[in-house]
Amino acid sequence: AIHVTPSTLPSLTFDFVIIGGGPGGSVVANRLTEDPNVTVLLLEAGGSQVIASTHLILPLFVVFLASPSPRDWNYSSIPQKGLDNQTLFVPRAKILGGCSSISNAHLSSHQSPSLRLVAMHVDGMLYLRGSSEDWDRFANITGDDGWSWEGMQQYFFKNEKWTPPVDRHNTTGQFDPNIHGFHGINSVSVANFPTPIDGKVLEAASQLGAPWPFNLDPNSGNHLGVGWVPDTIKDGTRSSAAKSYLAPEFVERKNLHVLLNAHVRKVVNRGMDGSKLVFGAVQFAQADKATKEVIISAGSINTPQLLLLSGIGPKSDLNALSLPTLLDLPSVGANLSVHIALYVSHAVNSADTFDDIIRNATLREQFTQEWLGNGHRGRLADTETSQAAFVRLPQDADIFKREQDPAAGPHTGHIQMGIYNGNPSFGSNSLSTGNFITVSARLITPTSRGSVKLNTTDPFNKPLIDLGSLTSEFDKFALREGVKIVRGLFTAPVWDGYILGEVGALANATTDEEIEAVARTDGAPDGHIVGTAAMSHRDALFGVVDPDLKVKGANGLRVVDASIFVSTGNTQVPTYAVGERAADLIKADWGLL
Ligand SMILES: Cc1cc2nc3c(=O)[nH]c(=O)nc-3n(C[C@H](O)[C@H](O)[C@H](O)COP(=O)(O)OP(=O)(O)OC[C@H]3O[C@@H](n4cnc5c(N)ncnc54)[C@H](O)[C@@H]3O)c2cc1C
Repeated sequence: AIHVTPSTLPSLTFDFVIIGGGPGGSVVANRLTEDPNVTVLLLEAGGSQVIASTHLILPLFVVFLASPSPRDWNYSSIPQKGLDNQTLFVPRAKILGGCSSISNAHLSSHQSPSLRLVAMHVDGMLYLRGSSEDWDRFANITGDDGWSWEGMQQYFFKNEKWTPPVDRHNTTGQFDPNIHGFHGINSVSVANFPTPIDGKVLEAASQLGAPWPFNLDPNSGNHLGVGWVPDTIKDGTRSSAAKSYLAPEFVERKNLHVLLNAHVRKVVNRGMDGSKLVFGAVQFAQADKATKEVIISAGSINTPQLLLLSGIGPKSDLNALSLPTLLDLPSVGANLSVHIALYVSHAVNSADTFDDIIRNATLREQFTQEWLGNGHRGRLADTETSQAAFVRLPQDADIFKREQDPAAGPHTGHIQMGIYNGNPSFGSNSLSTGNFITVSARLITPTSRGSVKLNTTDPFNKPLIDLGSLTSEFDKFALREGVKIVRGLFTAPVWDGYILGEVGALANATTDEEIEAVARTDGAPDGHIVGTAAMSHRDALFGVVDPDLKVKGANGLRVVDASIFVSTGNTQVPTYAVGERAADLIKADWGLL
């Protein structure tokens, strides 16, 4: 059941208490309660999207979501050294389903001189598992083969429910059915509505050859090349963790209780078991005891914040705030990694783009009515991008003479490109008239690192967030080369007569210095924040959780969310898959399998 006040809970004791209802926490809550004898309390600080706006379900309207609102934690970064000391808005959903309920947006209408609302256009709802080499490296680092590409296949399948696009077009050649799951929980489909650039992009790739081979399916483990990208969309609406893993058929289980508006302040231990500290309770409005385990799934910003508030983190930082150190784990809040993008936009000789829909409220309303009356079909049934490309920097790139390649292997891209039939209008690229095609150059192997630290000991105070973006030489080099690679796509003959010319802040940037200057002003870190409670080998001297996701030095406390990994790809699918494996690990530990 869903509760809005603790007074309706049947008990204050549950087998498992899960903190946070995003892709990590929702999966674990769902899977553990498959056994009717297991009781779970899921505590979510935000409300439920059922009462929220159509923006949360209409795929194209992702563009309006990542801005300050009551359904967001409304965080901002500290001044960013690599980005001309700008302070950036850092969207983090405070709503059931977590960031999968808002995932994605670009921002244009809320600019303020003191807080830059960056272009958070992160390919909303894109279903991407990452490269196989990424997962295999993860298995190597953690010493647990279960985290390898092969090991994780069963969990991708448990998560995914392949769904035909709402327009029921023939999808042959748009994905490889052999590698997708048809019986999972989260709905996934390819583009629901054709756009005039789909064919042109594929034609350009074929005219150019390398580095643009057609890739039938970027979810095969090898994501290099250009092709169709599926989205977590069901019948023309967003399929979030709230709408899938916490759908009515699951939350109505008698043993699953979801409490909304429950902001957890800290996790509480109940003594030692041998050399391990045993956790078994959380504090929010009142203390709820978990007899078996507490699972933190509060996301990459709030999970380290919660650990620190609970006395788990770098001793020196905790001492400085006069917090007692229960577990001295220097990696808590460190190692923050986030992708960063620049957007290359060209004016086009066509009126058939999404620009007018985004700019014109009357037109939006008209399309919304059509979408409502026409079985969720039409332009609003898709996000702004149906195709993408993954490309590597050239092997002989100058940077590799000085620095090691951060990609996990030769089949892992450095740059991800989202291809948009319009201009997502953000930053100084914001354009009020005209029609466009935009391609993002997103650096997905950044070596820059940031951090999350406590500002004060008050759990309701916002943490200090340093995204760290563009502070490494590699990142500056790779992002600027990414822009050049994107421009290369537009040298294909197919664009003749369609492309009118590059526009926006990058249009006049030709030298390396000029592109880097635009990167500093317009570079847009995205929502793929990871790594702040990193998983490491059991014997490692760094890291926050062991390969079974238990906090190092603790029993009864695990972290299951995007903070435990670093990935070269979109992060929602890896988080769902981590949640699926976590549920199996927990069940195995408690004899529930
Ligand atoms: C704007 C944006 C766009 C994105 N777009 C994409 C995309 O297109 N594709 C993709 O693959 N990934 C995308 N991502 C990333 C993806 O959504 C996240 O990686 C994923 O949601 C992470 O899931 P999570 O469970 O780790 O955390 P979250 O989704 O952040 O969920 C954490 C939940 O915990 C709750 N919580 C936090 N603290 C507390 C507390 N103290 N007490 C109780 N509850 C608490 C939060 O309210 C939230 O509901 C995007 C992220 C953002 C922010």
